[in-house]
Amino acid sequence: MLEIHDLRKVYESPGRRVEAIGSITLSVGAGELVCVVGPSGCGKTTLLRCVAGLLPVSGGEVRVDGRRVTGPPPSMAVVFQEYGRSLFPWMTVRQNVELPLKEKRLPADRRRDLVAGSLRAVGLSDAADAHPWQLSGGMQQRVAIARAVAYEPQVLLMDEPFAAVDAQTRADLEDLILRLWRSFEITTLFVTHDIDEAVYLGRRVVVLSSSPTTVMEDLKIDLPAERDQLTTRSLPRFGELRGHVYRQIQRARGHSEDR
Ligand SMILES: Nc1ncnc2c1ncn2[C@@H]1O[C@H](COP(=O)(O)OP(=O)(O)OP(=O)(O)O)[C@@H](O)[C@H]1O
Repeated sequence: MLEIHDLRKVYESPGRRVEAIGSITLSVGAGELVCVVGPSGCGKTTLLRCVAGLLPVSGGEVRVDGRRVTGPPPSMAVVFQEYGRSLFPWMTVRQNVELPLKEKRLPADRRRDLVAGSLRAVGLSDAADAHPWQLSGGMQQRVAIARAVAYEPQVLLMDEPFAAVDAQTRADLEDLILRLWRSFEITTLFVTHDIDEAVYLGRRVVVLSSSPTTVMEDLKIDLPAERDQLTTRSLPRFGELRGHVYRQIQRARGHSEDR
């Protein structure tokens, strides 16, 4: 569904050249949930923005369902970390969720069904007429997730979506993502700096090196498919996988410090 082939990205401005992404090749199959982790500043956000067609690539290509990405593809939805900036404060929750569906030119009754279904799925039916600023941070991020799900994307991109919420809300949102992912079978690429979160959510975890970034490892997460915050995180295998990814990231950081 999503193919990233030899993707390269260099930021160039007068007097400054940053080779953010050396070369990344990776693919995500239909209905798969893949997490991407890497040391700070390794280019995770850059990768996601290139994949979303929000940044021009310097080389290589991204394909969604075989079609080359040259700008934001209509089949993709993105959830960013800064939910505060991604929702329109003057619109209600319902209007925020509905907006991209209007841009997709869906008929009114279909829009109504999708908005109601996605707000129900994230447990926010009662907040449909509230404005984002009347909601907690976790609820606002659920609105952003509902908006992405209502859009029925072929590919969902998430850029550290839970970095700004407290630990308990974060655990709830992680489980929400797993539930939605199971019921809607959306192909998902999830970027996080949190190793535990990556191992808990991902069916695969892709570990990136430091800039100029490449894929250090593409690790299959062989934990039971049914995941639960308490049971899964207490499995010895969870600890082994987390330790392995942690060591890989330390190794990546060590390399960059040697340079
Ligand atoms: N607009 C830009 N212009 C120039 N350089 C940039 C720009 N955006 C990012 N960079 C550089 O590209 C590299 C990768 O940045 P990016 O934000 O993608 O990393 P990240 O892995 O998402 O970081 P973090 O984990 O800290 O969120 C960094 O060296 C950064 O300074």
